[in-house]
Amino acid sequence: MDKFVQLQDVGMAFDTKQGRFVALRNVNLDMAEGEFVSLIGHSGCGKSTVLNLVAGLLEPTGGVLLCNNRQIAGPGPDRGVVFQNHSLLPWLSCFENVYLAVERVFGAKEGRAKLKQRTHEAMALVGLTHAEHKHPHEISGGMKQRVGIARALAMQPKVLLLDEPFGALDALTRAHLQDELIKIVAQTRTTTLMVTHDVDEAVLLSDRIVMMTNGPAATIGEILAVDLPRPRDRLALAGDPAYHAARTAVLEFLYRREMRQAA
Ligand SMILES: Nc1ncnc2c1ncn2[C@@H]1O[C@H](COP(=O)(O)OP(=O)(O)OP(=O)(O)O)[C@@H](O)[C@H]1O
Repeated sequence: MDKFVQLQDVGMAFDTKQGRFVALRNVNLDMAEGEFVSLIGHSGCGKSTVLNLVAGLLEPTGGVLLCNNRQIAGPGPDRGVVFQNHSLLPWLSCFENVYLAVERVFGAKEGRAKLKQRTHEAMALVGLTHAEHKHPHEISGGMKQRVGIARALAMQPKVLLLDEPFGALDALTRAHLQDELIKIVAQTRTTTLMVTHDVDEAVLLSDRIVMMTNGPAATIGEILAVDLPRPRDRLALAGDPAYHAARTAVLEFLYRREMRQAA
């Protein structure tokens, strides 16, 4: 397997008022180019911390992270991040929100026409051409998330990092956006790391599911390869024993091996 993203013995400790808090220890993970990997685990185990380390928003206190054989030393346009709360600028239209990111990455080399073309293409990729002129308050939560995905993809990142991108959406909208994401990553072949709480979402979208142990000092407990053919269709998978086997394996891990008392 080629190693496009590498986490080598990564550890993360935070200094808090109560002292040092070890969130992660010995996290080792290689992702191949074009691979879709989900991170799943109980609340507070350190999923977002792993994602933020790959994004370069945090610096590890142990180990090293590499992207395309280069050490990750801060955020960069090769890694596009989408958070649960879209984080769009409310005073800009959807088009302008995406354009801003495009300009930041390509503005030094390309003229306005080309930058606009890139922005239109990204909006089309998420099916939002008709809403380009709208402002964030004029569109639904699902549409905002799609703008966030368009903004990340418009930068043509080598790696797409999704932190519970559909967590705040209703079940039907979430299903719809999952189906769209399946198509988008099939089209763009972007290497993707997604944090999720949703077992079905993880099985439907992933090539591999990384299951994390409970914190503190969380680490990778098991990794499940999801050997379901692509393109995947949620209705067809509903009757597929392999789908149910994968789902059961994740549930077993979460609720038998890593049982957690409700807070
Ligand atoms: N900046 C910080 N300072 C101190 N502790 C932190 C900091 N960031 C995260 N933590 C702690 O590290 C642990 C992992 O947090 P993280 O947000 O990565 O978990 P998570 O699995 O993404 O949680 P959730 O599923 O609830 O979003 C938690 O115990 C959290 O309180």
